[in-house]
Amino acid sequence: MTATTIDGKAFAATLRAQVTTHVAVLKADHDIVPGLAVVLVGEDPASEVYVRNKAKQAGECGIRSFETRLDAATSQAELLAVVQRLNADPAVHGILVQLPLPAHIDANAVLGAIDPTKDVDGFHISNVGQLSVGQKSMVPCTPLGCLLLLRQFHKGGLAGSHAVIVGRSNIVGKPMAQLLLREHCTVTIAHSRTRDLPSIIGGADILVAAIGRQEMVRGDWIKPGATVIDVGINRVTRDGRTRLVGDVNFAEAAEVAGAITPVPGGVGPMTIACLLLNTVTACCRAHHLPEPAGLAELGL
Ligand SMILES: Nc1nc(=O)c2c([nH]1)NC[C@@H]1CN(c3ccc(C(=O)N[C@@H](CCC(=O)O)C(=O)O)cc3)C=[N+]21
Repeated sequence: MTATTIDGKAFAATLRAQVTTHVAVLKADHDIVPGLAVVLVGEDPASEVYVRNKAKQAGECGIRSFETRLDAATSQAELLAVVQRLNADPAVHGILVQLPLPAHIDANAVLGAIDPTKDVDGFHISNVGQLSVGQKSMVPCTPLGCLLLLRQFHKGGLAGSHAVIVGRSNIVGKPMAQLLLREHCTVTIAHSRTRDLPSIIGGADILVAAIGRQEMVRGDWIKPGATVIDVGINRVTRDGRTRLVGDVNFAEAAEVAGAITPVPGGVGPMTIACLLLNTVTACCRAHHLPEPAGLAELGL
């Protein structure tokens, strides 16, 4: 058996095209331009790449982007002041503070200071709570992207499927579990202390791997025909060249799975497309205008 490769890059481009259309209507009918503010503290080379990609793709969709770069020694009070300025700025509809933050800053205090209606990462405690009880909220971009891929590419429907999520982070694992529960999956969350991970994974119709360890999931752990979503982005050096690999051994898994996302070109581009979708959604909600398809379709 050879799996279908899920083309996240192409699906993300389709999503961005829908966002672009919605942005054009906002401009033409209401003279409104959605704005996304990204705040970067310190100089992490990987973060630089993401921030640049976000700004570029925002621009291509007609979203205005605002960048605030602060040096690594910035105090928590200074960062909070920046967040408060962006909260008050009517041209800013979405605020993203790039994580991780330097160790001297309390990330929860910063995320908690973001206006929840502008919290396009969905990390504010009020959005986390709303998602957990099934109320309209901002949904974290990576799990949202994974769900949109699953709704499109998982054969046979999500309801009743056994989804195994490996990883329990607030950014991916936990919100992913909430979203899949809403889709009527049977959800198992596994993690680094899980006993006999291969046998748990072996029961999965849907596997979401968000572990952060390169190629840890082996092909013979996977149930034949399963849909595999690989959230991992690990930079490795092989034969003197650096490249990206996921948390799943792709070559092995592709022999067993029904469908699988590649790295790169799978979940990553969907994360950015969902960030843009969330920004336009936040803008529409702020102006009491119809939202783009996306969260609404999920009842969120
Ligand atoms: N507040 C916050 N929100 C985030 O969403 C957030 C963050 N902080 N900190 C860093 C991580 C990482 N992240 C990625 C997004 C897209 C790709 C992506 O598009 N990856 C491409 C490859 C890019 C490359 O070649 O390096 C792909 O997988 O095809 C990767 C990583 C968002 N993050």
